[in-house]
Amino acid sequence: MVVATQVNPIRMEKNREVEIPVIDLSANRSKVAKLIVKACEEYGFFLVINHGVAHHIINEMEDESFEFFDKPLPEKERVGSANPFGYGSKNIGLSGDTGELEYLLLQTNQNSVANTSKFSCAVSSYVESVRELACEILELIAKGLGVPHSFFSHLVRHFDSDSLLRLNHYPPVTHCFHRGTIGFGEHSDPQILTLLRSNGVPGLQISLRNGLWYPVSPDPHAFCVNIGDILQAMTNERFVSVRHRVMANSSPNRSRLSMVFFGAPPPEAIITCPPQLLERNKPLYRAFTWAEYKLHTYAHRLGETRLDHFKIT
Ligand SMILES: C=C1C[C@]23C[C@@]1(O)CC[C@H]2[C@@]12CC[C@H](O)[C@@](C)(C(=O)O1)[C@H]2[C@@H]3C(=O)O
Ligand SMILES: O=C(O)CCC(=O)C(=O)O
Ligand SMILES: [Fe+2]
Repeated sequence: MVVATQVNPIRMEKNREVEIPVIDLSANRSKVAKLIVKACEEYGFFLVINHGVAHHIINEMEDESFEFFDKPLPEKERVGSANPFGYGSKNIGLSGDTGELEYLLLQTNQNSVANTSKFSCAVSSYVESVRELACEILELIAKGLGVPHSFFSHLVRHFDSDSLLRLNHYPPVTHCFHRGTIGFGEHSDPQILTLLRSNGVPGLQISLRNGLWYPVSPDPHAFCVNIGDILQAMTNERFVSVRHRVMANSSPNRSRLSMVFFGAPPPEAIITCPPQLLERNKPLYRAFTWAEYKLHTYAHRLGETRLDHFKIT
């Protein structure tokens, strides 16, 4: 006998004064699509649970990441220093930004099949599963917005998709720590959609339209989803890429680890808004390629509002 269980697809997570939507992806697709679109319009940020990424894939990626960051510095530096890909410590990007973290930034289309190390196997499985989740969310967004099913997702599924994986390690900052020390400075993500999974150590904060910062409670069973600049442009600002930051880790003895997938288009993809989203509104951005946007991004500081450069004035 099959017993139908009532699934409530949304609960609200109380974070100080703001309730961040937590969306259950196992619930009815049409309902979920509407809830996701609402969350994207109101916050540009939400959490997903029952996301279908296998626990063992997440756990293996987490174990391999800790194993990597536990290595002596010269060994970590052997992978190549972040330029922008590779291992980085304290320096973020190429324009002088700094933070209280070390990280590994990886291109997802460069993970050679020939490399069969435990680490690269964990990366391949993780990236494959999380890319699938990102595409499923983008297809739900397309459904909720009434645009063709694969309008956004085909860019991230594309063979030449420029998606990235970033592993961020925030060791406890105990000496000279004061409230307000930054782990990773304020910014929006340039890509289409970001999926972030962290261990149980807090630090992530989002900035909402009122300009205040709200902490996001860490939930190792959920993925944080945030809208990137490209989706802001492709929705003609119906969605806004959420600004976020990470406070330095003040826990006495636990590191924060975040594993962040940035779903991006192929370099030559042309970024425009679909006609269904324009109706009587004028397009706010000129058409541009992801390659153009990336070049502009990397020439600027972390906290800059890079999309302004592509606005039609
Ligand atoms: C200072 C910078 C680091 C960054 C490239 C940039 O010039 C501006 C955007 C930064 C950012 C933020 C989101 C991601 O973590 C990231 C990988 C990205 O695509 O844009 C980083 C870049 C980086 O660390 O290389
Ligand atoms: O580490 C985190 O929690 C967020 C990091 C982040 O925003 C990024 O890597 O772009
Ligand atoms: Fe980010």
